[in-house]
Amino acid sequence: MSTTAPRPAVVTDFSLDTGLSRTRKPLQRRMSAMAGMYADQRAAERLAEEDVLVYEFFDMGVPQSSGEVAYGTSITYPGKVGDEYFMTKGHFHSVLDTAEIYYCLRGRGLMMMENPEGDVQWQEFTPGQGVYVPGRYAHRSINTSPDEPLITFFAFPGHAGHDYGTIESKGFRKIVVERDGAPAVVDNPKWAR
Ligand SMILES: O=P(O)(O)OC[C@H]1OC(O)[C@H](O)[C@@H](O)[C@@H]1O
Ligand SMILES: [Fe+2]
Repeated sequence: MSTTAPRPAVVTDFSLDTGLSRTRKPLQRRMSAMAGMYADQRAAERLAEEDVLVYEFFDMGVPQSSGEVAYGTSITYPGKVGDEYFMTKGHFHSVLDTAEIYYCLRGRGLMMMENPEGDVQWQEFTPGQGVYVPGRYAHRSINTSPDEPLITFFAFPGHAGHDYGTIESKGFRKIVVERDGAPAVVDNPKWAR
């Protein structure tokens, strides 16, 4: 992929208000594609019937090689499944030891992280705040605002890849739910060892 031929710089636009682009189309994930990931299965199935949009994000088509940087915005919409906040599926990177940086542009939420050894961490997202997800940590964005989208800008090594298998079958160890009107991190009742 390495070449000495001139390469054009790429210019993109992402709205600070919506996270969307005027020139590119995002990928969308609806409840029907992830209903099984929420603790309250029946509430998830009801929302899946309406096929509610949970989040969108950009794949800018950057070559999947180690010298490249994959990037884009990710927009997680406000909402709850039962008392569990809307979230992304979450994933490990296929090349496990690759990191990712997220910078919060709008909204409020959490980045949930855990490594295969079971270390769990979470960090708050608030506009202007960046979260560096270390290599080996699965990561999931969670929107804890009642009414605003959570918009982040992310960047990770082009060759990192996505590994959903472990998260789809086991889930994260912790989930984020509303308790007495505020977000609380609790054990995932569905987490399987
Ligand atoms: O891949 P998901 O867990 O569904 O999340 C959706 C997307 O969110 C991000 O912001 C990541 O950087 C993307 O690489 C990811 O694909
Ligand atoms: Fe990632």
